[in-house]
Amino acid sequence: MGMEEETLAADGSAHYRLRCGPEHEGGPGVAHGGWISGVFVEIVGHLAVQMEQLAVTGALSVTYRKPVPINRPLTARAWLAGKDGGKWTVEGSIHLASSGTELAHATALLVEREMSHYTRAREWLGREEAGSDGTA
Ligand SMILES: CCCCCCCC(=O)SCCNC(=O)CCNC(=O)[C@H](O)C(C)(C)COP(=O)(O)OP(=O)(O)OC[C@H]1O[C@@H](n2cnc3c(N)ncnc32)[C@H](O)[C@@H]1OP(=O)(O)O
Repeated sequence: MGMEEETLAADGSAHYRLRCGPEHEGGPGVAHGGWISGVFVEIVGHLAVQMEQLAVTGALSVTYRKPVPINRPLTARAWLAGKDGGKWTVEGSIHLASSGTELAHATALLVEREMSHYTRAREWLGREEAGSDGTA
């Protein structure tokens, strides 16, 4: 996703240096919105990994404030904004490194899971495909 460096702050937030390569260009000179959302999924998910908790993204809301330039130094950060049982609210932001201006912001809901999440997903897929007559 173009991450170049990751630093963990004492308050638990994660800070990144990154840049968007030309392969993720969505318009002349600017990043595709899917790349921006992908960066957020990565950094909010990684925050849970750093806290040694498996969690998956249940919802992600992205506000695209300014076009994100390709081939420019960017910074990003992710931080825990709240916790309600096994549900975490994690926020993230992407900034132009030179000015610090926020270009995009995200709020994500992470849901804690056990490793059995992936076994259940495979089992669910098996049932789903077994029930399909292939005409869908
Ligand atoms: C190493 C780098 C890190 C990279 C990290 C990458 C992370 C990812 O990409 S994850 C991939 C994308 N996400 C997924 O594939 C998840 C797919 N979805 C799922 O598996 C399920 O819908 C899942 C687990 C999110 C929720 O399943 P569900 O059966 O609802 O879980 P459940 O335990 O019943 O719900 C937990 C709580 O979350 C709430 N919740 C779940 N989804 C949502 C949602 N979208 N919005 C609001 N609330 C939600 C439920 O209402 C419930 O609330 P409460 O405890 O108050 O009743």
